[in-house]
Amino acid sequence: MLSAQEKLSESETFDIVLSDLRLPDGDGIMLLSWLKKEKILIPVIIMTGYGEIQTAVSAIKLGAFDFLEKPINPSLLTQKIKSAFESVRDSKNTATKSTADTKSTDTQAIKRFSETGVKIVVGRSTLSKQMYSYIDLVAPTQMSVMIVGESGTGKEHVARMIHERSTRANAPFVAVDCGSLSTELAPSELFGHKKGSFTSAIEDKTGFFRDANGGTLFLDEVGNLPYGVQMQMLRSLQEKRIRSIGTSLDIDVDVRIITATNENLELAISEGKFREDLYHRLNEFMIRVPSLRECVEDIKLYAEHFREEANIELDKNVRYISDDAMEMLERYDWPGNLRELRNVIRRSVLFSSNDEITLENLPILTQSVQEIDNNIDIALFPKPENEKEKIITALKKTNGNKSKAAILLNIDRKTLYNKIHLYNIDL
Ligand SMILES: Nc1ncnc2c1ncn2[C@@H]1O[C@H](COP(=O)(O)OP(=O)(O)OP(=O)(O)O)[C@@H](O)[C@H]1O
Repeated sequence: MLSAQEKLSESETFDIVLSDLRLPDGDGIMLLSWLKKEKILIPVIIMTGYGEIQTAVSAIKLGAFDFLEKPINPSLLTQKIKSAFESVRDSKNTATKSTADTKSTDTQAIKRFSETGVKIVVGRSTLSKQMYSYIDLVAPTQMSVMIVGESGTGKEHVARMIHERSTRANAPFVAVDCGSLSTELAPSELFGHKKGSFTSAIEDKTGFFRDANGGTLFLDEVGNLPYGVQMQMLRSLQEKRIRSIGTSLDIDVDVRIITATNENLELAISEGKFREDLYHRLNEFMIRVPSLRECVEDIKLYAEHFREEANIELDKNVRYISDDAMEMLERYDWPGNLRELRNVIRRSVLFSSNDEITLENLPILTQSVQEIDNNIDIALFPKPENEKEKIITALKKTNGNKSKAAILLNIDRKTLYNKIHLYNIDL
């Protein structure tokens, strides 16, 4: 029997290579290197066994189109072959478009700038490293990724990272909070509308799908996607076409979908709130973002990063976190994960009177809520009571400085803006 290399060297042409990772006379990685050396441009799908994730990462870096875990699911295989052919066709059509190189894996680097200019921390704990290896593995593919994890773990960051390390990095990343889509307006927000197609359609709207064309559409809190729009979403993803409201023409769109959720979508499916077919379409690859309490080794890294960030934002110069304060940070449970850690550090930077964060600056972690000095007990988290009054008090205490007021309230500045708007608070 001829080896794969021998077959591929013959004059016969092939449209696709499906290769096992382990071959009788070598492995899929050797085959990929050989194809690259010989400049044979055929899409390759590598089939891997359970737990061969690192090798699959190498395969993707060497230019494999995709990988598939064994046992092989025939419908998934058909779908991947179809995508491979479509991608060959697209690259022929846009021969001038650069096929961006996959960026190098560097899970050792402590910080790097994302393309949005925001500094991010790359955790070093075992679970974090595993998550980054999955990100590197899936980013260069066209797979739909579902990011799951508790609230505040950094799911949106992960979504941006996937986009930035994909071949779509130079195209738009459009983030949509599905919780803010109303049943009535969701179709128009997502797929656009033509001026005059309904009363409030005062001008043409492109919609998020077209805004993200060529790039990534990130659907945050996807469990909140109104049921009425789920079928339309599934059809658009399958057919790669959308139809704006008030038009009769389908438009081709090329978007990669990344979703995030902190709820159990299987439960939502069993309760009839989420379509199972859409769930499978969105969940071609799942990434779980670990909670902070599972990554205690990373807490120091994040705490120091948030301290530096707060110094810049609040014009302070807090240079250290004392050993006992750090110990307390590492012992705490962090139900609100990174978002809560960030808020706690920003508060302690604000309240610190010298250049060090000490245990006394961490009242929220060291005392019961009742014991906390009344002056600063206006945090909305974890007790979201009397919100409006607390917001007004915080704004008065900080002379209207919203950054500082948000810290007193223990919420994000964006959340504060939303609440000021919600309660119609005059500034
Ligand atoms: N790797 C990181 N480096 C630095 N800051 C981070 C990182 N990941 C997340 N953060 C910060 O933690 C906070 C929470 O992150 P993010 O909003 O991405 O979480 P989330 O899981 O999407 O939250 P939710 O479930 O509420 O939507 C944000 O302030 C973000 O800036």
